Amino acid sequence: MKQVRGLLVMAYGTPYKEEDIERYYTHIRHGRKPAQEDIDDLAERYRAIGGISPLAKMTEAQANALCARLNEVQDEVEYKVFIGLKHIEPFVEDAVAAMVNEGITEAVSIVLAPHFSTFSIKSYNGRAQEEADKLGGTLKITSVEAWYDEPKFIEYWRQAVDGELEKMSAEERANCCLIISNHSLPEKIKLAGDPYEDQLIETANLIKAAATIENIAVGWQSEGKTPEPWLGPDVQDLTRELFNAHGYKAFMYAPVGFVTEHLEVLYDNDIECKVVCDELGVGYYRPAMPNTHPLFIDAMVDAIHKKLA
Ligand SMILES: CC1=C(CCC(=O)O)c2cc3nc(cc4[nH]c(cc5[nH]c(cc1n2)c(C)c5CCC(=O)O)c(CCC(=O)O)c4C)C(CCC(=O)O)=C3C
Ligand SMILES: [Fe+2]
Repeated sequence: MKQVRGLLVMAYGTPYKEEDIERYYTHIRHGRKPAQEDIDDLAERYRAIGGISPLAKMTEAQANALCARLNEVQDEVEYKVFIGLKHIEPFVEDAVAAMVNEGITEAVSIVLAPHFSTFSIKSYNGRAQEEADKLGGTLKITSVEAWYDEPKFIEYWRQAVDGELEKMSAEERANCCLIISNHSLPEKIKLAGDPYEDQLIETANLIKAAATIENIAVGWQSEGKTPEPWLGPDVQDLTRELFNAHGYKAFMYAPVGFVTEHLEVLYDNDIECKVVCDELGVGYYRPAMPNTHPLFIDAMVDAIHKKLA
């Protein structure tokens, strides 16, 4: 019988129903209950995208697709998938405990976020490792770190951007700008040498080298509500600045730090950025997110194989 290797797929997590919003938001805030006003505001944003986020179902679909593909392309081990979430059950720790309980002794972990930051990939992998140690150290986890530069990931976005260009009028196509973005983080991450910002810029450069679109800008979105400075420019401000400077007729948004159509994309891009484009009288375009696209799943397979090689 083939040895079982755990596949720990980690993601942010989302409320499963409206009543989960408060505890989920409280967890994001490290246990500090948010002001009622902020809870209501978040609930309103989920309502605006149709009630709840597609993220939970898509995380499961991505994890299952990745596991199926890993079992298809190799014959040495049998991968078994476990989902571990950052801010709602099943938590990262629950997934690690489930693997240990099943007697699994080796696992590989990957985060459904392509760019490394102490706030994201490092914290997911750290939590998994810590739980494995706490449970006796019988489970060895090999963790994929950043995978933003995987060729198939870049190829996914090249195709997605090219496909979106075809939807534009000739005038828009000749005067459009692609805004490549990621979730903003507090600027202080840079003091500790975090590669997060550079990795987004590199992603943009890789897409630029592959794509036919010429005007490409890098921005940040979805920043938190704290007084400290966050990485900028914000994509909405950037849209206005670029319009004022160049008179573009259309903007295309590629939030490449995300991999699913979830709240940050459906609200922060498709509602908030679109409002700005409508106000400026220019076209708004946003390619489909990777979801379970074969190129995207294969990019993660490649990242896992490189890590284990
Ligand atoms: C780096 C990063 C990623 C990308 C990497 C990764 O995926 O790990 C990410 C993704 C996501 N963030 C998400 C949701 C939220 N993030 C919040 C707040 C925050 N995120 C932060 C960071 C990140 N977040 C930070 C530093 C805060 C401020 C915390 C504070 O207040 O100190 C809040 C609170 C309200 C608000 O600020 O909007 C919500 C609701 C969803 C789920 C969407 C859905 O449900 O569809 C997803 C995929
Ligand atoms: Fe977030």
